Amino acid sequence: MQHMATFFNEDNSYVSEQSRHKPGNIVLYLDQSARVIDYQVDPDLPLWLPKQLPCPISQFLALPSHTLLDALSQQTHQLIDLNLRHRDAGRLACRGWLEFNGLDIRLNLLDQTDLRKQLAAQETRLRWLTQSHEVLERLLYVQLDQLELESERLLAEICRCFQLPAAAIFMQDHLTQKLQTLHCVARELPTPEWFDPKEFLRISGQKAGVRQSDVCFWVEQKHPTLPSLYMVMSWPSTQEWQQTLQERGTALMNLWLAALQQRLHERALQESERAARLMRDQLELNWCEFYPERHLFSVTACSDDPLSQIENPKSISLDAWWQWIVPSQREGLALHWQESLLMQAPLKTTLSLMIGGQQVEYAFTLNWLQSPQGIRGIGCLRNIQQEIQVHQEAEQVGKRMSSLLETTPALIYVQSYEQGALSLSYCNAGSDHLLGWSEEAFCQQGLLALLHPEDRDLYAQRNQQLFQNGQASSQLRLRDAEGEWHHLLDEARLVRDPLGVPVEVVAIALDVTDLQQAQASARHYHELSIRDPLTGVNNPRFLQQQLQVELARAQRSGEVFSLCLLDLDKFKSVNDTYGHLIGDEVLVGFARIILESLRIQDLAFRYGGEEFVLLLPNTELQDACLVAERLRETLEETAVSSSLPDLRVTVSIGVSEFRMQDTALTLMERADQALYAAKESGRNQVKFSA
Ligand SMILES: Nc1nc2c(ncn2[C@@H]2O[C@H](COP(=O)(O)OP(=O)(O)OP(=O)(O)O)[C@@H](O)[C@H]2O)c(=O)[nH]1
Repeated sequence: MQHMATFFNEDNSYVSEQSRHKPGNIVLYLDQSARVIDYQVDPDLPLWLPKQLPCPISQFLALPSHTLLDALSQQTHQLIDLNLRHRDAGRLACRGWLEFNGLDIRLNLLDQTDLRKQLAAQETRLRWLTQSHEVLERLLYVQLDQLELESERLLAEICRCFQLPAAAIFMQDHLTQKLQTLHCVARELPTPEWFDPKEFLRISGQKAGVRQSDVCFWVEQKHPTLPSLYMVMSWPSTQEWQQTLQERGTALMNLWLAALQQRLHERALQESERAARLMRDQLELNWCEFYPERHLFSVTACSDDPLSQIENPKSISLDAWWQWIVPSQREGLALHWQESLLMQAPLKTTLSLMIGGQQVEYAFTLNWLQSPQGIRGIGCLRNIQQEIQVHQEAEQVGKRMSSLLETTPALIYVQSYEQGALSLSYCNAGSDHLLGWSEEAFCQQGLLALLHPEDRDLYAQRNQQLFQNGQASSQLRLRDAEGEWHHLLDEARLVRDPLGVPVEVVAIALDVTDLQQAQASARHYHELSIRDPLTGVNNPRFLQQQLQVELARAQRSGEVFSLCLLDLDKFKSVNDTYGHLIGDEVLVGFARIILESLRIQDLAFRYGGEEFVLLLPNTELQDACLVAERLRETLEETAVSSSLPDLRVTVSIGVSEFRMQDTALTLMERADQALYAAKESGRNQVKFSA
């Protein structure tokens, strides 16, 4: 019998003659009646073999094969799947090639029983995976944000339940497309920062006995906001895996859900605790709870409060809490406390606590609540340390201010501004010191009633200025309790509220009556010292002063000025004819004419007897002569004595103009020379010194 030299490998490729005896190979030789006339079989295969040959092919088969019968009758080469009889009533799943060569028929087969089993297992596994995928996907979608919290426990549980070597959850970054390990639980496996699925399987395979062909389970989660999430689980293929999954899968999912819910609950609690802390901190409040039955007092302090320094403030005994209170307050507080607890009435008090060696003040309130756990006090410890300090400082400032207000020699008053009108609302003792009015009497009467009638306009101006500029200075006269007028120097400020609306006027007034009088008498004495008592024009002493001033100014600025020397003509005869009194009247009348005819900057002096001097600043000789001439003419035509209206007098005038090298004397001398010339020339005329 000739044996053909072609055999198959398990992937149906031909193999060489030499390798035909490889494990699992079966070769059956048939005749035209489909009887097996010979065979070659791997001795390790548990194949049923006939005792006598030839025997019908049907005896080799565990199940009838129509394909084989058709192929034999039609004599067609083809690939055939057959179930051969197992030695122990089972069957061997074989795949092989049917070949016809003349009268020889050969069937080359390969036992694929294990491979088939594997394929079937894979199919079932994949079916389950599809279902699990859906379950997990739903679960992951709902709880995606919570996944991280529980994933480690979940993965550990997955590994335990399914006896897996490794399980991991990954997230895919949309930008880099890389997978980032969220969590990886695997026996002794490193957790790579970035995950390469193949690498993961390779490593996990090495470390935990997973083969590349093992099932790898992916759950891809497309979340609208988060990056894609993957879950990969791998496990060795075992006979029991499906059963294990079915039994434990649901329980596992429930477990995970429950864990997540628990976690959610805890997180909600944490969140509310955080929110409460935030609120406490913002309100700067410390909360406390008191459990009388458990003899417990707990404090939850805001972050900045000294109370937060106390270690473990959540669980202190009432006795420990009591030690914080300064000893002097304990007895009183204990009484209050008991009473409040008995009556279940709120307790409100201030407390001084010793914290870190320092005394800190608190406003303390405690309210009582009935709860299923018994009665409970809920309270608040508000730190009032700063408030007390501010209060104390304000009190001190207040004391200082009021003592200042009482002792100051000034009148300080406040006018409220309401409905467009100012009314006195406060004054200090200055009303009494300065004006003899009691504070009440002063405020009742008001400023306007006490104001000097002539100062009403000034007061209106002061108010106008106040509302325009926010401040005003004025000098007003106010009537005192005895009817005397006092000059008050008044400095007022307008006070506006934060919106800019005027609220009140605060003013301080000093009595300057004495100063006024002193100024008036000083003015009077000054007048006396520079005036000629008869005529009212300036005296010779003032002439000497002013001449020096003018000379200095002219020499400094180069600006000229002129001087006129006036002498009444034949005044002696006036005296002699009408008497000295008429002579005086003439002098007074002449002085009046001079004053009326001069400019504001010109100065007139009585130089002696019937002689007068005019000092004309910024006036050249020519203009000075015109002034003198006009004066001369006016005098000639004007009655100078009221007693003798027809009496006329004349005047001779000498004029000189400033020269750079002049002294008072030289200037006067030149004017005198000119006057002399005027007299000499017949009087009643003006002459100047060239
Ligand atoms: N009534 C009065 N006469 C005075 C005053 N001071 C001086 N006299 C007089 O004025 C006169 C000046 O006269 P005289 O100096 O001689 O010059 P006159 O008579 O004016 O003649 P001429 O200057 O040359 O025009 C004297 O009789 C003085 O007594 C005064 O204050 N009052």
